Amino acid sequence: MSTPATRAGFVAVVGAPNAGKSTLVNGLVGSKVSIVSPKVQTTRMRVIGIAMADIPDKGEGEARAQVVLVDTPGIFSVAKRRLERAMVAAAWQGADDADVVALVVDAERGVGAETKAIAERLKDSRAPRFLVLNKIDLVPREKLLSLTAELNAIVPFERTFMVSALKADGVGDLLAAFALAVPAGPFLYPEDQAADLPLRLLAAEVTREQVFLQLHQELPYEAAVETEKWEDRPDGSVRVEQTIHVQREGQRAIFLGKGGARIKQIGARARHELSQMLERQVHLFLHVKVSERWADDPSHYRSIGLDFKA
Ligand SMILES: Nc1nc2c(ncn2[C@@H]2O[C@H](COP(=O)(O)OP(=O)(O)OP(=O)(O)O)[C@@H](O)[C@H]2O)c(=O)[nH]1
Repeated sequence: MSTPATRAGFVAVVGAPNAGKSTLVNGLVGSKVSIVSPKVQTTRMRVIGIAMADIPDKGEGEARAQVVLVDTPGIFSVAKRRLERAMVAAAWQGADDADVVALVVDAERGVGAETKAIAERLKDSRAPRFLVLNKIDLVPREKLLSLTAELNAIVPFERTFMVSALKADGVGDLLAAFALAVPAGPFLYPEDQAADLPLRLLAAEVTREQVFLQLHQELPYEAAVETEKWEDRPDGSVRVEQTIHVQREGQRAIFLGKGGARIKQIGARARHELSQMLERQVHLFLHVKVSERWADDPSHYRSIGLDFKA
């Protein structure tokens, strides 16, 4: 028996805010990876989902594919600081370097200014373009056909998929198509990490959201959250250690609050949120560290999920 062949590659998931990208990524991966929220533009950092798929292969047994999904929030942000500029650039670079670019469109909303702008930008992308019309549970079929024509008139798409990410309708077919579209080759991430990495990023994102909710008047964009340790315990719980990197001692004091009250509250809410998402007990430990140049050092971007290619 021959060893099963493997395929692996990157799929950049782009689309206007609220198109359903996070819901789709979660559906493809089969677990809750990124934060799904009705709020516009909740995710500031890149969230990676890794979907594994089996491909029936004629004659030679099965092939397995690792589809690394790159969510690209930040395409629309106004970038002033270096880290923010890096994020916008990384978002577009994700689209340009990927093996496939999937444009997700909210079929109910149709082609808004943002979707149009992205489609225009995709003219320059060398990667094959897939059009994913999402939320088909909300619209009649004729509308889907005219929408397909409208978008293909802006930029031609190699394939069009009609899905409901929410109802998991058509998501399996889309994953199978991604699996065949990524090149033959070894997996990009070890399978054990494939499971862990998005969770580490998720955990960092949950804490960052709490920081944002509780300190947004004061300094959220100055801080970055990094999950440094992720340890699955035999009793089913998980121990998570995170560092909140701030730039100045004064900011550290704000984070800590009187007698550490603030950081405790951030930690308690993040732990609660994370426990609910993971459906398991979470022990969360937060450290606040002054890392003055942290945000300017690109070698750190990878650890918060910005740089997905080694
Ligand atoms: N009816 C319906 N609603 C959907 C579908 N997919 C996503 N939604 C909803 O659309 C809203 C936005 O979905 P998200 O997955 O957060 O969208 P997003 O593109 O990741 O949004 P940003 O993070 O803001 O860029 C949520 O309320 C989802 O529940 C779908 O197939 N059908």
